[in-house]
Amino acid sequence: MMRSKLLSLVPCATGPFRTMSTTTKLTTVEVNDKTGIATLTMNRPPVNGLNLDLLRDLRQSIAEIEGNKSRGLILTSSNPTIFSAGLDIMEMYKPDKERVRAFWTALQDAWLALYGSSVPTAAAINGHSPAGGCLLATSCEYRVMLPKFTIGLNETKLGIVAPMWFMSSFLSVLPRREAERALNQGRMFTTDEALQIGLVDEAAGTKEEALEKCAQFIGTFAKVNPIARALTKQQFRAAELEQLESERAQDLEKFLFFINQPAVQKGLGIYLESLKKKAKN
Ligand SMILES: CC/C=C\C/C=C\CCCC/C=C/C(=O)SCCNC(=O)CCNC(=O)[C@H](O)C(C)(C)COP(=O)(O)OP(=O)(O)OC[C@H]1O[C@@H](n2cnc3c(N)ncnc32)[C@H](O)[C@@H]1OP(=O)(O)O
Repeated sequence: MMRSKLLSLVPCATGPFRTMSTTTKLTTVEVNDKTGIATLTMNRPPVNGLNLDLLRDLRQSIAEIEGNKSRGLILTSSNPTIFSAGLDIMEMYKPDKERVRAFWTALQDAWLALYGSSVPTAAAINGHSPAGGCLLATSCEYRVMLPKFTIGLNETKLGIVAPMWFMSSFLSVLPRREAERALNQGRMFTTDEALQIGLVDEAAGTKEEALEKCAQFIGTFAKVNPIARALTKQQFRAAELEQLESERAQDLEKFLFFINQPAVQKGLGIYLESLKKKAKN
């Protein structure tokens, strides 16, 4: 994919300064040359639905951030009210055989890249973050969320099942008892509830403040040996990463089998209809 490089002046909490910015249609990477921190912004209107292209783009941007020696990665959204609406249901509803395989593989790749990233990661959750959106946020090491939005793994409410590795990200943030209950209920947490339970680490009043708090978190590693930090993180996350690496073919087949069940297709169709009806009103 062609990626246009440009230098831009952007305002930020500590004043305007130069950032190196790489833009594709679906994500933007901006590296602050003072802090060395990269901000990875999802930009797929209307709701940052995670389709094949956005997932591939995300993975490519994560690789780019690791390759350019950034000091950390902040994941956020260009949409002022939605971090990500999760997986694009259109990829799973009446799917094309080859595309849906590529889609799930791209999701596995994006998760492995983000959860296993060698750089410190934080999510500035500047909008709603259901299901796959919550997966992205909980794959990061730190979360700052804006008020009056919701976050959670709501899969059971859609009649689908979050795979083990979705649960792994959730479990790396929440105690097992809380995670199990929330997943079984398909519970969406408000910002206040998420803060109280520990699903997010901090609340912020504005996106700028959220980005600043994420940068402060990444700054806590300034005096830590980066190789020791990266290896320690990888040791913590190795079991979950290896599990998906070793079972990704079976995971794909399981997904395809599940998603092609008539009852699942019917449920997704009804859910899509309800979303579209709501959007019209
Ligand atoms: C054993 C197990 C083995 C294998 C696994 C098996 C199964 C697979 C599991 C897969 C796990 C799934 C993870 C997911 O992420 S599923 C997606 C879940 N997402 C949601 O439920 C969110 C739905 N959306 C919303 O709640 C709202 O849209 C949102 C995000 C709060 C924003 O609200 P609002 O600003 O009011 O915007 P609208 O609702 O009006 O939406 C605008 C527009 O976008 C369409 N849309 C919204 N979300 C999605 C989506 N996720 N996918 C596709 N399209 C979406 C919506 O229909 C509107 O479209 P329109 O054309 O009418 O403009």
